[in-house]
Amino acid sequence: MSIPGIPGLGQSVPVATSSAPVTVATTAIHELAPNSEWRFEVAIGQSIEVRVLSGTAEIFGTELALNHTYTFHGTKSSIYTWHGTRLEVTGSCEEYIAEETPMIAYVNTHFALEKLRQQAQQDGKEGPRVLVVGPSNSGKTSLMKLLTSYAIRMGRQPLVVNTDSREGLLSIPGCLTATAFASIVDVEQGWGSSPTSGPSPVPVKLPLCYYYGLASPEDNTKLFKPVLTRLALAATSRMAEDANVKESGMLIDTPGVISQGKGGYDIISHIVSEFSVNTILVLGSERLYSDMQRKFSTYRTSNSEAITLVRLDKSGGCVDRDDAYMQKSREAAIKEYFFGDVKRTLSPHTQQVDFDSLTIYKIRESNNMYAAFLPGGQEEAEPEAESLYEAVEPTSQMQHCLLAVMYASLNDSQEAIRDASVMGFVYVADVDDKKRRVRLLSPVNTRIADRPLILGSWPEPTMSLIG
Ligand SMILES: Nc1ncnc2c1ncn2[C@@H]1O[C@H](COP(=O)(O)OP(=O)(O)OP(=O)(O)O)[C@@H](O)[C@H]1O
Repeated sequence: MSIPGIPGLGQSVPVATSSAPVTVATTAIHELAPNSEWRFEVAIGQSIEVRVLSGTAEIFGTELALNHTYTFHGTKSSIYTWHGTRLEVTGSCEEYIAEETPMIAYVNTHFALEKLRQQAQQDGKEGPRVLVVGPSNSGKTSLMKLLTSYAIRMGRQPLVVNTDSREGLLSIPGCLTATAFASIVDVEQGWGSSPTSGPSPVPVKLPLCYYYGLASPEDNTKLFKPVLTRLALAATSRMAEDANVKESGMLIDTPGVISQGKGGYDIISHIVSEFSVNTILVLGSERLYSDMQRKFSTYRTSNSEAITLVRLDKSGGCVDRDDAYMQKSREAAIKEYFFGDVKRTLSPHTQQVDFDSLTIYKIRESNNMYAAFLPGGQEEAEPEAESLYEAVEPTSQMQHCLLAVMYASLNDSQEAIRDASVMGFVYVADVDDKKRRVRLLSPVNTRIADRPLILGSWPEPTMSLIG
């Protein structure tokens, strides 16, 4: 089947405000003292070029090459130096230099994980399974990138797991993924590129990808949990296939919303048990740390291991990203999925398909949050076992939506379709109710009528991709 997996949609990191940034134009040279960080914001639609003239510099753990020109589009990021560096920056961005960073604690965390990996190597066991929790915008993903990059620099191949459907990791948002990282993180693209039909300067990574299709785990825990369980199964067998991945262990990113209290903690427990998590890194919240301590102090994994809890400070560089910006960033990711980026242009294909030849399942948005609003917090009576998806015909409301093409067959049960991995996505360009035909955009020319398609509410309908 030729739909490319999930083309590389390294999520560009959006802009937000920071303390008293200064706008830079044209070319500027920055001298950074050892252990300092140059933080910058490039507005969406703009770009800057950065060259390291001397010294050493890294972006979330990935070392930058000397004299190579890096281009950053619409992003918010930072360049850190351990030994001092000279940077040449061309273009317009907001920027400042910070001397206080939590890098020492972060790198110590990396070395502690490295010790566990060495131990795992000696004992022929699994390396650490590390969960990163913390409120939204506390720097979880940035810490994940840093720990991944440092592990790669030591020759490891960590399995990087994303349980946050709001933002994709080498995938369209809405997916939950696990990816073994053997080669460097592409700093210009966020996480890097993944399979497309075009060439890539940085080796492509192949994510294991499952579709949840809603923004928050709490939108439908009855769907989120089994999809997560399926992902954990796939991740565990990926570890078993390869000694290096097994020893390197897992790094698991989470949505900020599950760090906010009761319902979310239940999801944290689910992730901990499904992925046999034995290390939890808590970013930037005393309260969450103490709640996690209470919850997991006596907990033992399936191998009777205790959980190590580590509290880490949030970086002062973290910024809140507003909804409008995040939406633009998702739209850019979707556009890139079909059309590629400045480095690689892709040629998507449009096809007209009859209503009757499509099998579309719409995700039911379970109202399991509803019980919380019943008088006295009483539990809602357990509803009749409700199907996960509702079979639907195309309607004009589906215009500009994405449909996930599942690696399943049309007569599979709904559970089998839910547990199937994602083959790719198609975009609904147009629905003609009268002629009962749909115009679909797909990354390549392929027959999709013999696969079930899933319609979720996440990512939300996007802008028009074709005229
Ligand atoms: N040291 C830093 N300097 C500059 N920007 C940073 C720094 N650390 C993080 N950021 C930026 O702050 C924003 C939030 O960080 P990040 O995405 O890592 O947080 P998160 O906790 O994963 O967020 P979410 O909960 O929304 O997934 C991002 O745009 C990121 O690039």
